[in-house]
Amino acid sequence: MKVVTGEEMKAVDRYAIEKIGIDGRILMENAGRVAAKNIMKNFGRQKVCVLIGSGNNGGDGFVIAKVLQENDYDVSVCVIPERDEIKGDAEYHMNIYLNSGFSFTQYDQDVAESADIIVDTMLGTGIKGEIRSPYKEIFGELDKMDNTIISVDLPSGVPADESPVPEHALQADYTLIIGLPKLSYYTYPARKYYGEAKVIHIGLPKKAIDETVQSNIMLWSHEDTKNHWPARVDDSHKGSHGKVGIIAGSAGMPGAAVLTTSAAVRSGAGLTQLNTHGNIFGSVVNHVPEATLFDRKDDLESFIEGKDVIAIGPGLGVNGETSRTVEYLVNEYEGTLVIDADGLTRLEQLKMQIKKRQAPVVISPHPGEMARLIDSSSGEVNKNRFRISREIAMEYGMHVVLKGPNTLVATPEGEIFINDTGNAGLAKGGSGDVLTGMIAAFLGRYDQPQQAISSAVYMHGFTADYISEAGIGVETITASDLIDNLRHTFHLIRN
Ligand SMILES: NC(=O)C1=CN([C@@H]2O[C@H](COP(=O)(O)OP(=O)(O)OC[C@H]3O[C@@H](n4cnc5c(N)ncnc54)[C@H](O)[C@@H]3O)[C@@H](O)[C@H]2O)[C@@H](O)CC1
Ligand SMILES: [K+]
Repeated sequence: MKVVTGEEMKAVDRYAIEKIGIDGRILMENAGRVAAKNIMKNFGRQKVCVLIGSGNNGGDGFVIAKVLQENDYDVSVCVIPERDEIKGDAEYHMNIYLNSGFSFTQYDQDVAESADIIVDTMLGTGIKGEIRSPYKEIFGELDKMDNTIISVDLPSGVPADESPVPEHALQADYTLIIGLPKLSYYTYPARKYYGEAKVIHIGLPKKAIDETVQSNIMLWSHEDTKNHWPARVDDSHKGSHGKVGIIAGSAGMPGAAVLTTSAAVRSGAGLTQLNTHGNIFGSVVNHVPEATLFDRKDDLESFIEGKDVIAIGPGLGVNGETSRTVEYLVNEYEGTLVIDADGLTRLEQLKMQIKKRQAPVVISPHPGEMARLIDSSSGEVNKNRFRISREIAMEYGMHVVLKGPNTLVATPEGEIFINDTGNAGLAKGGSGDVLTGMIAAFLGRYDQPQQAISSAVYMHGFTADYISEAGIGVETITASDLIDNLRHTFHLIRN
């Protein structure tokens, strides 16, 4: 599913109206009707107050209020602007609302406060700049009330794109996003304003979306993961599922090697070989007897031979040897290369060589590692995640997995696939190592790198969600729990 900015959403609407010939007023009727149905279905018969702004978001509000009242709901409608400021499609639906025998008043704090549910149709994708009066004061009043706030399309004041949230924005409990998910839903802190969110479909023609949305930002969904899941045929042998090499761990950091390797083994890699410090062979064998071992001091040339995928980085330490090994792999190894953690330092000097490589390169930085790569701060990276991950992916000609809530997978062609699984249980040491092992194994099993990477990222988060839904607190989820539960989540996806 494509993810859009406000401008892109407007272009879709315009195409649907001008080129396909669907009247905008019908789209608004659909939006309001579907939103009202959702409210009736999920919130039961409670007292509702619909707050209406001057734009088309407010137009949706008139339709919602009409449908709820036709279904005998107790509804009050408060309009924020003067009546003659309501124009176009919104005015059309205001007139239908009035002609149907329903009424509204100007905004009144007491009326809003007396409702169980506030339906927020004040501001949508059309906002510009800081929020002006009287909206900002109204948001302040609503914030102090304890009724449930359901925003339509966007929590009022929150932009649809990646730009910063204005000082005043409404904190919603639920948001019914119209048509297509908006970029800000996958951007922090904007995401927090949405509360629980859901996309509602209003009959936008697929053609209008395909013809207008050029940015290629998409959500990688459960269905995408399921539909691209590779079959494991009965007559396959261990070589059919990818020969994976992992270069990880050091005398002081054996855990990283164990986690990355076990994750690869559990993710279905045909053969997994770990290249690590000889001193930690014992602990690796105890935890992952399935992997074969390669002593770091031996010749790297024999390690790379025959491998479909090599992942390097977790627990190596930032040192000359790590950098030299990464450089060697970029230049000499002809298979798919995954670079994570300590392997990511000084990557900039290898830009031209990475660009020249035939086989894919994947990097999986967290915001701090990305900041180091582009000489910036994690704060800046977080504010511009979409732009930065795309730029780096295209500049180096590689796949970038920018980790964090809603991990992004950017491709060398400039597409971005957003992940929407996972929880705070993943914000812990070790979970990145597990992801690296999973990505490496998935790359060995899929033909198409983006599908492999996005599916690995999806399953990593989905497994954390699965554990937490089983009643285990996110604080206690460990990286090893993720690996142990892959057997269950793989089973769920496959069936
Ligand atoms: N045909 C369409 O275009 C459809 C539009 N829909 C709805 O229309 C919305 C977009 O409509 P609009 O483009 O009219 O935008 P809005 O409904 O967001 O309203 C924009 C208006 O808000 C005011 N405003 C803007 N910035 C402000 C600020 N910083 N402080 C205070 N007031 C400000 C201005 O008066 C501006 O005219 C969508 O979010 C969606 O809810 C849906 O009904 C589907 C169909
Ligand atoms: K809104």
